[in-house]
Amino acid sequence: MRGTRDITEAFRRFWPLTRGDRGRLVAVIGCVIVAALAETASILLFAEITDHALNSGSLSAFWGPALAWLGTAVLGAAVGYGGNSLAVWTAERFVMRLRAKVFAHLQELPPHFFRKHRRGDLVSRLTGDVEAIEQMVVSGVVGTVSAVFSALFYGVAALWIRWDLALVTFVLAPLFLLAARRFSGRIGRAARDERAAEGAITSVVEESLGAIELTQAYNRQHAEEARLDTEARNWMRASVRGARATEMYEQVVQVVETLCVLAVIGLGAWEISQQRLTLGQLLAFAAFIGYLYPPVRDLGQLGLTLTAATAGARRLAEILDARPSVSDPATFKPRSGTRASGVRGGAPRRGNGMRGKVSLHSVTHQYPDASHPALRDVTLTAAPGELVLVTGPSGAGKSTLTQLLVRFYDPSSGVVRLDGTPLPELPLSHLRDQVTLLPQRTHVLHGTIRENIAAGCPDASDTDIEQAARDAAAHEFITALPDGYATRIAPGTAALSGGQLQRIAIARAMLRPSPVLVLDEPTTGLDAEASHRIVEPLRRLMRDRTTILITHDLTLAPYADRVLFLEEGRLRAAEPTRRTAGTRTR
Ligand SMILES: Nc1ncnc2c1ncn2[C@@H]1O[C@H](COP(=O)(O)OP(=O)(O)OP(=O)(O)O)[C@@H](O)[C@H]1O
Repeated sequence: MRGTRDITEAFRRFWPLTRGDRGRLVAVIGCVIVAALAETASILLFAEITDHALNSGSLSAFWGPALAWLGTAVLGAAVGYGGNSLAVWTAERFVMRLRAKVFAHLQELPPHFFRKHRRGDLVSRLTGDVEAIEQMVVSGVVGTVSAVFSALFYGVAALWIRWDLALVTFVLAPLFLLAARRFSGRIGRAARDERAAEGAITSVVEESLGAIELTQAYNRQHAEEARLDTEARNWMRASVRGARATEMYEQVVQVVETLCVLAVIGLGAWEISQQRLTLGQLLAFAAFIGYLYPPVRDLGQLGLTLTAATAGARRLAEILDARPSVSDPATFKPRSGTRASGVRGGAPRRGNGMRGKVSLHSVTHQYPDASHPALRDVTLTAAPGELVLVTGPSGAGKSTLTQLLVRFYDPSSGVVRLDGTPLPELPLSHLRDQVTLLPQRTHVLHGTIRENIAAGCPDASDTDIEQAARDAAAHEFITALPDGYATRIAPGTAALSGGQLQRIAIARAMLRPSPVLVLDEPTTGLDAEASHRIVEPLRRLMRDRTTILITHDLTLAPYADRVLFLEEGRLRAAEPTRRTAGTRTR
C-alpha cells in the first residue's frame, strides 16, 4: 500500500515539528472528546424526549430532558469554540514553523539547486504545499481523533438504545471505508498533478513578469499567454479530475447511507409488526443514525485528505532532502597570527579576523551534473595589499573562481586556503565575514538605500554608510533623490538606473571590513568615467586587503599588481604588470 507508506513517511518526517505545541494538541483533543460526549448526551436526551414526552404526549416529561439538552448544547458550544480556536492557532503555528524550516534549509542550498528548480515552483511549495501538510499532521490528527471518539460514543449509545438495530448499522459501516479506499488513489494522483500544475503556473507568471520588457519589445505577449494557457489547462484538468472523484465518492457515500437507513427501517418495521418496538423508538433510532454515520464518513474522507496531502509532503521532502554543497567544520581553532579585520576607519571591527592571504593549489572544479570541469588545475596566490585582475573569455571559469573563494562549493580536487587554512576548516559565517563578494548580478534588497548599503554590516554608522557611498561614486545621486538615503527601493521596482544600482551594490561591498575583496565585473553597467572613479577609492581601500578583480575591462589592468588570464578553466598566462595607480588607460 503505497498510500499508507507515504502517509507514515510524511508523519515520521513532519510530526517532530509539533514539538512545543503538543500540550495544546492534547487540550484540543480533550475539547474534541468533550464535544463528542456532549453530542452523544444530546442524542440520548432526544431519544428520551421521543420515548417519554412525544410518545405519551406528556409535557411534564419534556422539561427535564429539554433543560438538560439545552445545558449540554451550551457546554458543547463553549468547548467546541475553545477547541476549534486553539486548533486553528496550533495549526497556523505548525505552518509557520514548517515554512521557516524549509525556508532556512533553502537558504543553505547551493546555486545549482536554484538553476534546477523554477522559482515560482519553490514559492508554491512554501505556500500551498506547506498548508497541505498541516491538513495532514495537525488538522488530520485532530479530525481523526474527533471522528474516532464520536463514532465510538455514538456506537455505544446506539447499542444502549437498541442493540439489534445498532448491530445492523455497524455491519454496514465498513462500506463507507471501502468506498473511500476505492477513490483514494484517483484523488491522490489528481492532487499531485494539481500541486505540480500550481507550481508551474506560479513559475510562468513569475518568469513572464520578470521578462516583461523583452515580452513587450519583442511582441511575445501571445507566446507568454500560450505558456500560461498550457499550464492553466494542466491545472484545470487535474483540478476537475480531483473534484469529479471527490464528488463521485460523496454520491456513492449518500447511496450507502440510504442503504443503511433502509436496512434499519426494514428491520424496525419487522420488529414493530412483532410488537417488539414502538414507532417512537424507531424514529428516535433513525434520527440517531443521522449522527452516527457522519463521523464514520469523515474517517473515510480523512483518508482521502491524507492521500492528497502526501503530494505536498513529497514536494517539500524534495527540498529538505537536497543537501547543501558545503558544511561547517566540526571544530575550529583560529591559527596564530590572525588579527581583527576592521579595515575602514570607524567601521565595526570583528574579532578573530585574518590577514587575507588567498591561495589556490591545483584546483579543479566540476559542477554537479556538468560534463566537464569549469576550472582545471588552477594554482595562484594573492597576498594582502595585492590586486589580482582575472580576465578571460566568457565561460572561462572566472565566476566559478569567485564561488570557490566564498565557498559556495568545495573544489572537486585541490585546495583553497585563507591565511594557510583550508577553507573547509573555517566556519562558514567566519569565512564569509573575511571574504566579501560583489556578485556579477546587481542585487537590490527590499528596503531603503541606507539599509541596502548596510546589508552586510548591520552595525555600520550613518557616517560609514555615506563614506562607502562616496567611495562608490553614489553619494551625489543618492542625495539628489527627494528622500536621499531613506529612498525605498526593491528588486525590480527601483526607479534608478542599472549603473546607479550597481554603485549601491559596490558601496555595500566597500562597507564590509573584510580582508579579502572578490569583485566580479564590478564596472559592468558603468560608463568609463564612473568605473575609473570607483577604482580610485577601491585602491585606497585595497591597501591592506587582498583583492581579486574579475573583469573583461582591460583598461583597469594598470591598477592591478598582476593580470591573470583564464581560458577554458586554465590559467593561461600570468603576466606581471607594474602597478600604475592613478594612471588611466582608455
Ligand atoms: N551551476 C552550474 N552548473 C553547471 N555548469 C555551470 C554552472 N555554472 C557555470 N557553469 C559552467 O562552467 C563554466 C564556467 O562558467 P563561469 O560562470 O565561471 O564563466 P565566466 O568566465 O564567469 O563567464 P562570464 O564571463 O560569461 O561570466 C561554463 O562552461 C558554464 O557553462
